[in-house]
Amino acid sequence: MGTWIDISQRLDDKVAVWPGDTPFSYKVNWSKEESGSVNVGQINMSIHTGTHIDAPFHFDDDGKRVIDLDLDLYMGNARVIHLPNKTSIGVDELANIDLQDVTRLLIRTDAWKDRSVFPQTIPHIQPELAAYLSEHGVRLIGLDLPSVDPLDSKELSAHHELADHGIHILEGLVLDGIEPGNYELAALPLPLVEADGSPVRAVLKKSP
Ligand SMILES: N[C@@H](CC(=O)c1ccccc1NC=O)C(=O)O
Repeated sequence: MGTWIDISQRLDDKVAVWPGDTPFSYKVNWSKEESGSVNVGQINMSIHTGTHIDAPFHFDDDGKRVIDLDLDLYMGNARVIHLPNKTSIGVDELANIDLQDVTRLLIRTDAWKDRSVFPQTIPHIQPELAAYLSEHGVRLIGLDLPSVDPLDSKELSAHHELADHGIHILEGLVLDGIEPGNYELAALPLPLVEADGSPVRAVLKKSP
């Protein structure tokens, strides 16, 4: 039996946050001393901190919220591919990769080196890749980066094109040292009814 590999960022006050967004905090809000029985914690964080999924409502006021998302997207077979040293990722970068039977595609770029600092630039997904991926049956794209678009993008063309082609987004993975190949993935969002995304605990297990 293979073991599950944690591909999630740790959540503590060292985790990098989108510039200007809510810092991560955890505190014991009601201590054992006060309550007489238990420590009761409270977290305060942006949904877009650490390893998380984006719901379409993040970039589309009429888009689906987390509770509306199909859980099958976030559990099942996944392919990890390694594309280091790219400025962007499009059809050309994937030309040599066989995507047959790939529903969940995780791209290891290695571009976010120090995860305690928010990156200055990242390789972005070319919006044209969305149609290509959907033709091959991909329904989920995951990256070791905080966004699929350039960090200064306001149009978020890749987010929109992916959503328009039924492809969902998983961001902020930790894929350091993960060999390309076939895995089982679990990265379930919380049952947040109104939210634009959710933190996830993402794990991989090598497929036989
Ligand atoms: N769209 C980006 C996130 C994003 O744009 C963002 C996330 C948190 C706080 C601010 C953000 N964007 C613009 O100010 C993404 O989820 O890939």
